[in-house]
Amino acid sequence: MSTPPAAVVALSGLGKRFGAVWALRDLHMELRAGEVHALIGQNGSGKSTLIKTLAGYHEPDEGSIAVHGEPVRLPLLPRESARLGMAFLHQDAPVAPALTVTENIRVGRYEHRALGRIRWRRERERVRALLASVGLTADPDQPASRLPLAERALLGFATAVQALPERGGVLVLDEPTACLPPSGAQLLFRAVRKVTAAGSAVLFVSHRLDEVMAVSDRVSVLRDGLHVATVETAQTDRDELVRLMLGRDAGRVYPDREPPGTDVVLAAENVSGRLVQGVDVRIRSGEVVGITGLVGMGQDELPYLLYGALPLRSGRVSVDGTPVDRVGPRRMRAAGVALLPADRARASGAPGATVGENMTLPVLDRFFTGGRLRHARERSAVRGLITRYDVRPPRPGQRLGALSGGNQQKVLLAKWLQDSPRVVLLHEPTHGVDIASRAHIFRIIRAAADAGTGVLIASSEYEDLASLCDRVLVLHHGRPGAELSGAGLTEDALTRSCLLAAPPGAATTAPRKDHG
Ligand SMILES: Nc1ncnc2c1ncn2[C@@H]1O[C@H](COP(=O)(O)OP(=O)(O)OP(=O)(O)O)[C@@H](O)[C@H]1O
Repeated sequence: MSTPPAAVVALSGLGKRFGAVWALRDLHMELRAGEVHALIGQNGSGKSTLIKTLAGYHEPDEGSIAVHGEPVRLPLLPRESARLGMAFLHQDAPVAPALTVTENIRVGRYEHRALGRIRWRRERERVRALLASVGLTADPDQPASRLPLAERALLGFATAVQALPERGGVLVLDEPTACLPPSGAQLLFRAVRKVTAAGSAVLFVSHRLDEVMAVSDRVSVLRDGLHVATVETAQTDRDELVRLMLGRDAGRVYPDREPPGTDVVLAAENVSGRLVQGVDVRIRSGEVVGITGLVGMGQDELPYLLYGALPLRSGRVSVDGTPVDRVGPRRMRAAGVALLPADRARASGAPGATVGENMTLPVLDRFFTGGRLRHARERSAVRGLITRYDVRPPRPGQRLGALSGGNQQKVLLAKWLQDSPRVVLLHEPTHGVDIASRAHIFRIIRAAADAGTGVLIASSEYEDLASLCDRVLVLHHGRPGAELSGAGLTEDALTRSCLLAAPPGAATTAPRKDHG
C-alpha cells in the first residue's frame, strides 16, 4: 500500500465546549497535501466550531494541532493561524463592484515604495499570476462590475488563495457555492483542483452532498460534535453519508401537496424595482408559488419589493383584495404579510436576544392579560415551537446568535409562521440547512399552506421548487420568462428554462443539482 501524502495540518483529540456542552469532542483528523477534504454534518454538529478554532477565534479545551508535523502553541490567534498558512473563504465574501479586480484582491496588502506610493505594476503582475494559478483570465484593471457574474464571485476565492504559503497550506471553504451561479460553481471546482495540485489541502464544508461527492477525495462526518467517520469519497455514496450524518436513513424529504384554494391572497401588478421589470404575481390561499432564475435575474429582489423592504419603482399590491396604499414593511405586516429574508440573522432576528424572545416578539400581545405578561404561557408556547421546529439545542434561554446557522433559521421560521400569516414571502429558506431540517422546514411550509397561507419562495434550489411548489415563475433579466406548473414542473424543465436567459457559454456548464 502506498503511504498517504503528508498532513499539512493534523488535529489530535481536539475538543471545544460552550459551558457544559461539547460542541466538538475528540476530533482526530488529517488535512493532507493535495486533497479536498469535505466536512459534513447536521446543523449544530460542530463544523463552524472547528473552522473557528482553526482560524484562531475559539480556544480549544482539549487536544493539539500540528502544522507540517510541528506542534503549534494553542490557542491560535487569528494572525498566527494566517501565518501558519490557513486561509478562509466564507460564502458571502464581499466584492466591491466599483473597484478593479486588482483593488478587490489586493486592498490592505499593497506593496509600497519608500515614499508610500503603491507599486501598481507589480500589483497587477501579481494579480495576473494569481488569477492564472486558479484558472481565471480576468483583466486586473477591469472594474469587478464588468466581469461575468461567475468570475466576479470568484474574486473572494483568489483573495483567499494568495494567503496560502508555497510549501502548502489549508484553504477552508465554508459553503462556497451557496451564492454562486451554476457556471460559477464549476469554475470554483476547477480552481479548487489547481490549489490542491499546487500542494495545499482544501477543507470543503458543505450541505450539498452532490458537490461533496463530485469534488472531494475524503469526507469526514460530524454528529453532535463527535467525529463519526472519515471515508474515501470513491468508496462511499450519498446514502451512506446521510446515514453517517443522521445516524439513520433520511426518510422522505418532500411532503404531499394539497390543491390550493381559489381566493387570491396577494395580487401584485406591474411590479418593477432595480432589476425586476413589470412582473405580475398572484398567490392564492394555500398556494406555494416559486420564483427563480439565474443569479442576477431579479428573483432575489422580488420578495423584498412585494414587502416594500426595497423601493417599488412601479406597481400595485393588494392583500385579500384590498389595495395596499404606499407599500412598506409596516403596512404589509399589518395586512398579514410576513417576509423571511435570506440574510436571516441580521435582517430578521435579534442575535443578542434569546431564542424565546425572538420567537414571541411578533405575538407578544397574546401573552398579556390584565396588563401583565403571563410568563408561564409564553414559556409553554416557546417550548411548543422549539419542539415543532426541531430547534437544537432545545433551550429557550439560549442567545439566538449562539445557535448554528441552520438552527437560527428554524427559530426565525417559527417566529414568522406561527401566526398563520395570510402571505409569507421566503427568500432562500433552506440555505445552510441540513438535510433532516430541510425536510422539517418543507413540512412546516406545506402545513402553513394547507392552513390557508399563500407562500412565495424565491430560491435557486430547482429540485426543492419543483417538489414543493404548485407553480414556478422563471425570471429572465427581471421580466417574466416562463411559468411552469403541473406535470411540466420538473427540476430539469426549471433548469432549462433558467438557462434560456444565460449568456452564451453558461448553458454548457452543468446546473447545480439537489444537495440533500
Ligand atoms: N458562541 C457560542 N456559544 C454557545 N454555544 C455555541 C456557540 N457557538 C456554537 N455553539 C454551539 O455549538 C454547537 C455546534 O455549533 P456549530 O455552529 O459549530 O455547528 P455547525 O455544524 O456549524 O452548524 P450549521 O450547519 O447550522 O452552521 C451548537 O450546539 C451550537 O449551539
